[in-house]
Amino acid sequence: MTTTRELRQQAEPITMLTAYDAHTASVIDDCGIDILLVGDSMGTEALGYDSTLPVTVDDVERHTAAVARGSDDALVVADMPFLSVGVDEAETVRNAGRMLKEAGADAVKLESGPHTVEMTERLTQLGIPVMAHLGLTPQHVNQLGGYTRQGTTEAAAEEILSLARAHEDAGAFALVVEHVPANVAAQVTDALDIPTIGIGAGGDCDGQVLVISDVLGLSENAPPFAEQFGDLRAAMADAIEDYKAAVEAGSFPADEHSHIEDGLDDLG
Ligand SMILES: Nc1nc(=O)c2c([nH]1)NC[C@@H]1CN(c3ccc(C(=O)N[C@@H](CCC(=O)O)C(=O)O)cc3)CN21
Ligand SMILES: CC(C)C(=O)C(=O)O
Ligand SMILES: [Mg+2]
Repeated sequence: MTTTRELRQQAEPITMLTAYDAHTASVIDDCGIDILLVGDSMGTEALGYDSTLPVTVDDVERHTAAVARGSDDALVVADMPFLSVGVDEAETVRNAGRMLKEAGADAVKLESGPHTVEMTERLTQLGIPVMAHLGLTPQHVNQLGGYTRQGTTEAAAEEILSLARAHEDAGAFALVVEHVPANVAAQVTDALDIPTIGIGAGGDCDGQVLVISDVLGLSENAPPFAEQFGDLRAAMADAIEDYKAAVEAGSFPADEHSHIEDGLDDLG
């Protein structure tokens, strides 16, 4: 298994993708992706909500356990959902601890801010590795007024840089930087020893992350910074239409899918 320490020493960019279920985790893991993030993006991508806000600790725990069971090598990171951390220290530790103790995660990710510096230090001291997350933090959508680019003024960019340093000092092992100008992400990357993992943050981070349904071409509303590397929606529709047509035409099930038991032809 990849460890959080090995990540820092890797020469090639770090690769990270989200996964919410065991089959997908197993395919991603077999492809040699370094980190599986059980994102709270499961809210929109697996659970049918309009945002990530309704996702619960139980949801993330259950999906993290599925991803951990489905993968062998990748580091599994559980994304702590809205209001599950930062409200109260004991509750934060309990919620984050469940991901490692019950679900088999290797680390947790917290959407970071001034309120998560102490919490990051506490969790790290207790043996729970923390991935920080700055820039666009979608759990703040109600204050941001949309999923807009962050760090676009000097003051905002300085704030991200200073919070990045504070989370590194607090013990975070990596930092996700989301939807910020590439030159801001590059300076954050230069300023830190821990790896940065960008999403919509340009090519100068130490690694990249995307949401798996965007990569596969399964989502209906991928963000502008995502690249659709496949067309899984079309591939799924082809298979499903073929199945429907075969059932309607009577060609499925065929003899090879059926079994006749001798002596059972005169029931009733
Ligand atoms: N499928 C998926 N992919 C993601 O990358 C993702 C999620 N879901 N859910 C959680 C967050 C939300 N993210 C998003 C979602 C939308 C935009 C987006 O469309 N931004 C536009 C419009 C901003 C606005 O005015 O509201 C932009 O130009 O920045 C960006 C990031 C990234 N994360
Ligand atoms: C986009 C990534 C970083 C995330 O937080 C998620 O998928 O929930
Ligand atoms: Mg998330």
